[in-house]
Amino acid sequence: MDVADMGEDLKEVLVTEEEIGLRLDEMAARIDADYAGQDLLLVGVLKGAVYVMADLSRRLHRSAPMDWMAVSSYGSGTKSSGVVRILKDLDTDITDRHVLIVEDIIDSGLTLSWLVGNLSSRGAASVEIAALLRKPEAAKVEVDVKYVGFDIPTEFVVGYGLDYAEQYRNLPFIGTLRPEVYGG
Ligand SMILES: O=P(O)(O)OC[C@H]1O[C@H](OP(=O)(O)OP(=O)(O)O)[C@H](O)[C@@H]1O
Ligand code: HPA
Ligand SMILES: [Mg+2]
Repeated sequence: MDVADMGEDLKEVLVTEEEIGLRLDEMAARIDADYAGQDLLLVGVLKGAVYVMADLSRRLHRSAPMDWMAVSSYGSGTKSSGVVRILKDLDTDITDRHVLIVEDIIDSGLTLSWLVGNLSSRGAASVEIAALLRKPEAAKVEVDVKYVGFDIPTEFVVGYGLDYAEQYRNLPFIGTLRPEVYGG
């Protein structure tokens, strides 16, 4: 896809690159304070969380190992199937570890509610969530999120890791697509 096409497909920018950076500064400062003196393992959820993980983790004033899981509930569409599949599991044993799941978005909440249950059942000392975006009105299950970047409306968003059919992840901001793009 051409960069020009990417621009033409956009409806509006919801969160700018600068706003994301400032918010991540605040979230990182809180994480630093909350986990001071504790072991901390960051668990990123592929693929959407790669940008949040990279930009949040390098704002921490401590060393924090990271591991990754890949789960998929969306496939190539704009609706969660509700069925979460593990595509790649952790490399790390998380028994007695303080785990912070790093995510791009909580939409229906189905992915994270399943993931928190899955990781807790492995004997982690604690399991918390840091998510850049949350759609409060789209929640199908309540998820207890310790660190949230922005609450956004119930609209399909792309950019900063978020895709539509694998496109647009590399936009540096969060935007919405024109309905024609996904046949809406
Ligand atoms: O709250 P939910 O409704 O469950 O939606 C949130 C999840 O959906 C997206 O992942 P996706 O399955 O699209 O995989 P991806 O990160 O590889 O795009 C997103 O990255 C979250 O993991
Ligand atoms: O709004 C969204 N955009 C992209 N991927 C997603 N996965 C859940 N919600 C979204
Ligand atoms: Mg996706």
